[in-house]
Amino acid sequence: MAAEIESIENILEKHIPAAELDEVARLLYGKKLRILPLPQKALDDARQRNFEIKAYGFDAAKESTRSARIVRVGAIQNKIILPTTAPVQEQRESLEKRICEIIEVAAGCGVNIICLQEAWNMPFAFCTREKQPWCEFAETVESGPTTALMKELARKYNMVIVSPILERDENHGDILANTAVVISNTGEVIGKSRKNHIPRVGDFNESTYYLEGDTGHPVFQTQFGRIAINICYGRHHPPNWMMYGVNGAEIVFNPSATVGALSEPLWPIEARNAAIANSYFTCGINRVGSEEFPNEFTSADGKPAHKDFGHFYGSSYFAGPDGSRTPGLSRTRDGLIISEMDLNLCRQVKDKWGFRMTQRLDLYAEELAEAVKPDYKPHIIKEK
Ligand SMILES: NC(=O)NCCC(=O)O
Repeated sequence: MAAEIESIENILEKHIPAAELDEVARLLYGKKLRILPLPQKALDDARQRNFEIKAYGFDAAKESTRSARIVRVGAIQNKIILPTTAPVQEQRESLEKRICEIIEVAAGCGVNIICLQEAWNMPFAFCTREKQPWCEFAETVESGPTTALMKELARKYNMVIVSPILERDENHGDILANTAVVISNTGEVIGKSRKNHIPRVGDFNESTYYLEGDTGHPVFQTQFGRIAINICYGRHHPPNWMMYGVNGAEIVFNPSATVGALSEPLWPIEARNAAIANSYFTCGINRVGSEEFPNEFTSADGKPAHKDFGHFYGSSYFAGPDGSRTPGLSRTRDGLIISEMDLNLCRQVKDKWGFRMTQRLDLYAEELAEAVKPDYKPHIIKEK
């Protein structure tokens, strides 16, 4: 098999003449973002711990009546560490150890809010449709071991942590959910947001494990800004993104697990488009590596059964409300991407483009209320 491409940016830098590279980058990525200088210790630690680190600044115009609202936001993408046949607890602990060492570096870079990838403390085993041992990775939001650890880190580093896990809801019949836990920088759980749209595509057989989320589109008011979480497959649904904006989000994370053959052409577009359409910042986060499972499964496409999912292509990135975006992290390596952003940019872009003013929620609400009725007929006007 051919080696995976490291990143599209590396290829552009290698092949586009220097004189044209800036203009190509502007056309592809929008306004040039500031490269954020990071402490030498953070760079050294990242090298020693074998992960990539990149940091950018999204600036806003200076205002005379509001002070700038500068916040540093981070996202982590990572591989699993142990084989999927290792005991559940050992797999989880190995990932916790890895994430602790990356979060420590993020703290050294002054990160205020960090988000991890979807179901970060386990392999993405939902392709197998087998219940054991994967259901054993599930834990309660308030008192599970992962939340306990994240609370400790949040308090220690004065950092808001978004921790997407497989949730076990003991208060509602032990059901499972795909859930992001939002932990305040004080170390307390602020709340949770469940995945609204559950995929039934290719190897993503998640409906075997959990149902569509019932938490709606919550926005969490943190000390550093208003954040929301649109988990993975929800990024294909523009109204899902829209509702976080309606509820006042300033930064929406999209913690994901997705593979190249399925979704890579969509990846750079969706979170970026959502940032533009909703006048907020977005951050797409995808895991890296490939994960092999003990038993074969099929993709229900007539092709032979197989034991692995394919390549999770990483490429985590941030996008701003003005359409600018950062380069992506590597397609193959663990990484930490940091953005310093002035949240005032959200309102400045709303004032400039007026997307929130000109959107027709009333019209959509009225028409959608009709469209969901069983006797609805699509509004098609036929040629006479
Ligand atoms: N994790 C997840 O929802 N993956 C579905 C595939 C995709 O949305 O790219």
